[in-house]
Order: sequence, then structure tokens, then C-alpha cells
Amino acid sequence: MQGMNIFDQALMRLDDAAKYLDLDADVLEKLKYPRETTKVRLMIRMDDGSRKSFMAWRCRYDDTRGPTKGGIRFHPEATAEEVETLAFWMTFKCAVMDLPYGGGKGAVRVDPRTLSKTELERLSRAYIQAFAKVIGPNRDIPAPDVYTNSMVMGWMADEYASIQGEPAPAVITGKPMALGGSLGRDDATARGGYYLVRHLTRRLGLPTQARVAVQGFGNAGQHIARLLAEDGHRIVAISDSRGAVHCPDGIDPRSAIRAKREGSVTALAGSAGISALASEDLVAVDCDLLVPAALEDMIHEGNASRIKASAVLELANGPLTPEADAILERRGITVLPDILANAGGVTVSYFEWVQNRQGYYWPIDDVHARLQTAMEREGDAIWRLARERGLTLRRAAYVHALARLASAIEAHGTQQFFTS
Ligand SMILES: NC(=O)c1ccc[n+]([C@@H]2O[C@H](COP(=O)([O-])OP(=O)(O)OC[C@H]3O[C@@H](n4cnc5c(N)ncnc54)[C@H](O)[C@@H]3O)[C@@H](O)[C@H]2O)c1
Repeated sequence: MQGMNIFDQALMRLDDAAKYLDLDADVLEKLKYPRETTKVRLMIRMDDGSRKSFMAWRCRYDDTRGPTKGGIRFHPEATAEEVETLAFWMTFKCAVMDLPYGGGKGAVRVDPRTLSKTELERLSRAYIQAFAKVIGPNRDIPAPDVYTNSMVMGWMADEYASIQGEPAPAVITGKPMALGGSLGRDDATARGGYYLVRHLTRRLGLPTQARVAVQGFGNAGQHIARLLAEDGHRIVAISDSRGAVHCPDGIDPRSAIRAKREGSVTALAGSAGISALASEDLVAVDCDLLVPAALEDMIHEGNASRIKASAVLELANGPLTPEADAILERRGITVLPDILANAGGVTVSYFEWVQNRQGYYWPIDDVHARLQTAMEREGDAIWRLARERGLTLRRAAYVHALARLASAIEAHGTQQFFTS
């Protein structure tokens, strides 16, 4: 696997899932390549009067099942290959959840921390000016991703409305509430993972009061810690980019969220029986459930054998390398895979798009109930497939998604149809 680029690694998942299905050749031919990647050099005026340019992309990977959907990230190391890989993952994630979407993704190669707020606004608007013809409520619907947030989405939706000459809130999800955002979007990713764990607790062999370690304490990590603790589970360890803390008796997520707001969870060390821990030791903490909620590739060949948990909930995208995946499979540790476990975010984004198109906004209980139904339905289907075919849940999730993509591609007619 070493030396292989991330897009080729992603395609290996496709080839692997294809082995379990009787697919028409059209399906792989269609899913092997992104349908459309647009590259633009954005040019903005900086606060000091100078002009500066930034490379930007938008990829629509596959739109057989509907308009493409996926976030826009602002990151100094963004590349076209990364954008296309993320768009591939979104294609599968939307199919896993049976959302009427294909997969897309966008990025700007920029370190947003080096920009002023006005420069950030200009860059966000420039992105939409450049890609207005590519995106659209029926074509390609962006959302927030790494280093973009609801305010950025608000600027982008506003710019799109100016270009179209009318408001079009359904063009972008993850907007502020006041601009057509959905209730329940802020904790949707963690809540989806939480519903999944709650539904599968017994099947996963987890105790009703499980000990949980959370790696990464941003949006996903904070909300999952809060939701699991409210259900009686014990958060025994938490890490962020500056370090980790550990307490076998449990850490109160509310005090951890306060500490993080002021800097880092490491500030909790020394209080209420909480001790400091090296970040890299979080995975080795004695616990039942490990929740990677930080970055990709955090669990790898070098630390996967140290994991003590019996189950892993992948809230982050791609937190396990393929080598780590193989180690956990050999060790009998169950992994709830990212394309299912963190799909609550895109599912509530879909709800936001539906509400924008209806012009009717749902109460929070409706959002939660529909999210719970979707997570339990797809969780059950993937669990069943894994048991019936003897697959890991990750492989089963890819097979499940690929079967849906295949039936959409095949519905346009296969070779057999055209040659008989
Ligand atoms: N927020 C969502 O709706 C959403 C949806 C789907 C997937 N995800 C995925 O979840 C992951 C986290 O996203 P987020 O929105 O919570 O991001 P975030 O930026 O809010 O939080 C990331 C956290 O990771 C921590 N971190 C960084 N380096 C670390 C390290 N070496 N060790 C431990 N912690 C470290 C940071 O301190 C921060 O607390 C990402 O992989 C993201 O793609 C998020």
C-alpha cells in the first residue's frame, strides 16, 4: 500500500466491494473516474491593496443517484487528488444512507488562519463567482468541511443569490439558522454515530455503561462525549491537538468542553482525579469504545495493536489506515466505518436542502426522529449483510452502497440491453 496515492487506495475499496456483487461492466467503468473536476485560480484583493491568487477545485464525482453533494475545505495542502478522493467517498456515503445524491467535494489551497475576516469573505465569494455554473440546488450542493463553517456557507449562499438574482438557499447546506439552516445540524454527525451505537449496543457486545475514549475534541468529539455521557456511559479519556487527559472514573464532558473553549482539554489534568496523558497513548487506554474524531490516518500500523477497546466508532473520515484496518480485523475488534458512522452530518444536510425546497422548517424532534430512523435502518442493513456474507462492517458498507449505485447505473440500460 505504501507509495500508492490516496485516490488509488480509495479505488481499492471499489474493486474489493465489486468482488461480492455480480456487476455489469458499465458500473466500474462509470465509478472508476470522477465525472468532472473544475480547477480555477481565484484572485482576491488583500486588505493591504495587493492581489493574491489561490488554487481552487470542485469535483462532481458521480451524479447517477442525484445532484452531487459534499463540503468545501480551505486547507494549505489541498490537492486535486485529495478533492477527487473525498468526492469518491461522498458518492459512497450518500449511497449508504440512500440519500438522493451523488458525491462531490471542493477545496481552496489556503491557510485561512493567515487571512483577515474580510479577506476570508472575499475568498468565499470568489469561490462562488468562479464555480456558480458548476454548482446549483439541482446540480451540486456544497457544505462546510475542514476550516469552513456556517458563516462561510452564509457568504457563499448570498453570493450565489446575487448571481442568480434571487435567493436560492438550497444551493448550500450548513448555513446559519437565520439564513435557512436546519435545526440539529450542529451535532448531527455525532448524533448519527450515537444513534448507531445505541441501536447496536447489544450486538457490539458493549456494556450498557461503556467506558469511552474520544480522540479529537472538536465538533464531532465534543458532541459524542456529551451524548454518550448523558446516556450513562463514562468518558474515560479525551485528546486534542495539544495532549490528552485520562480518568478511569469518568470525565465530565461539560468541563472538558469549557476547558477546550479556553484552549485545551489538557487544562483538566490535576483536577477531579484526572491525569495527563500523552496524545499517542489515548488509543491504548483501557476502554470499551474508542471514538476517533480528529484527523485521517491517526490509527496506523504502529499503534493499532495497542487498542484495548472492543469497538471503534469512526466519526472522523478515514481515521484508520488500511494496515490498521487489517490489524483490527485480525484482533476481532469491530469497526463502525466512517461512511456509515459519520453520515449523520450529510443526512441532516439533506434535511436542510429538503426544508429549503419546501420552504417549511421542521421542529428539532422531527429532525432527530428522521435521523435516528435513517441511522438504524442502514445500520441494520449493513449489520445483516456483514453477518450473512461474513464481511467486516466496512466491507459490507461499501458493498451495500455499491449495490445501490449499480442499480442506478444499470437502470440506464446495460450492454445486454443494447446488444440483445
Ligand atoms: N463536523 C462534521 O459535521 C463532520 C462530518 C463528517 C465527518 N467529520 C470528520 O470528523 C473529523 C473531525 O471533524 P470536526 O468537524 O470535529 O473537526 P474540528 O476541527 O472541529 O475538530 C478536530 C479536533 O481534532 C483535534 N486534533 C487535531 N490533531 C489532533 C491530534 N494529533 N490528536 C488528537 N486530537 C487532534 C483538534 O484539536 C480538534 O479538537 C474530521 O475527520 C471530519 O472530516 C466531521
